[in-house]
Amino acid sequence: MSLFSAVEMAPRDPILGLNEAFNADTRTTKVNLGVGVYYNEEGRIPLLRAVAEAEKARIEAHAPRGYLPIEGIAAYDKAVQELLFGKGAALIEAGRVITTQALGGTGALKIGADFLKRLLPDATVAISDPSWENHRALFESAGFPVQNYRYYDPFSNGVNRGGMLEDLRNLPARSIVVLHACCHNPTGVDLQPEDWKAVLEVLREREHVPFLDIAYQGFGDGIDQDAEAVRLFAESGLEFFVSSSFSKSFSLYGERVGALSLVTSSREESTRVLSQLKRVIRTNYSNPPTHGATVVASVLNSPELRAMWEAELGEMRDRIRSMRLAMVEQLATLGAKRDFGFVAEQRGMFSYSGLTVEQVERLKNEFGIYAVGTGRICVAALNHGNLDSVTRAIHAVL
Ligand SMILES: Cc1ncc(COP(=O)(O)O)c(C=O)c1O
Repeated sequence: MSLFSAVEMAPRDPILGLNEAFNADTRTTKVNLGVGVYYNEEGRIPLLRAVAEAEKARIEAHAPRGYLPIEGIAAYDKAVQELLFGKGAALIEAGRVITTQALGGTGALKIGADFLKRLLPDATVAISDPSWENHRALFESAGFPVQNYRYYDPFSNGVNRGGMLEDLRNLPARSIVVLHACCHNPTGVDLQPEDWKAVLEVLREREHVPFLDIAYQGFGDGIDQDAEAVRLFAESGLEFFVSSSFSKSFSLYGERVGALSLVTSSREESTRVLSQLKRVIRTNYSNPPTHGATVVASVLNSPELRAMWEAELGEMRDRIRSMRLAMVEQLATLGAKRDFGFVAEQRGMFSYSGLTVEQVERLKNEFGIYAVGTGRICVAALNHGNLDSVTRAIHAVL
């Protein structure tokens, strides 16, 4: 018997599988609204000017791509902390934050999950219902049981605040609670500051461990505004985890640039925690790659490049917002009933359309429009060239 004869076919990744089907589709009118990627008005993944400038400078300086410390580049870590917590934040000054470069936001979640498994081997992990598909898979593969807490309310197209708080209260004490800090994926529906305060109270009461995931900072209302939840947590005095990503905000998907930040109780605790995190990293991939993080650090630490990046990020945010508004308006003009999930208030790259699996299937088969089976639509893939055909197709299947 061959070693692999009993290996079963793994289920297709819902999003990567969709991409394969999209690529194989020969219709010229096809549109991919499935993948979570920002496309510009020309339908291309942009190369940000700030990134191009930083890469050029790096090549001209013949900067080596040699060996670096396991946890990454100090200038990068500092820049990440300032984006998350604000420049000069008290907990940065107090040495309560440690940041390690990670392989994208996914890598940050994975290092965090592996470290948590050593700290709290018997804990339960709770994720929002619904959530980014990989949250469940990541924490399960780190060995945790994963539950959902109520989050999205399809009737109000908002957050089920009461249900969420009740579910968080009912989790076993010291559970790990994964929270989308902004631009919730897939719904585009976020908590308001007063909701975050109520959530914080429950987390404190139940001694849960918050794990904030922020993969779209800057795509909601702005860089600082989108970090509001992270900063509320920072003020609360709690210990918590943050995974962050530059894949979208720097359009650097392939470079895998992200970070894991941990807030501890003291500088002394931070030193011990960092030493353990380095072990987790060392036994996974030894050291992180250097190019993408160096580029990000150069941009964030140069006033000119930073201003350029902020302007470009603002343009991406505004473009998505205007496409979402245009879609909402066009659907209303077509006479679509307002009992589905596109609303102007959604933030970030996604809308939770409320389309059923059958409707999503029809969109694909009849119109060559690809969306995730759950109804998640990537609004950032819309442009003036495809908006009309997409809204007409959605209206047709509704
Ligand atoms: C909520 C959320 N967290 C994390 C990630 C992972 O980001 P990265 O592509 O940097 O691994 C994503 C990407 O889709 C996401 O949507």
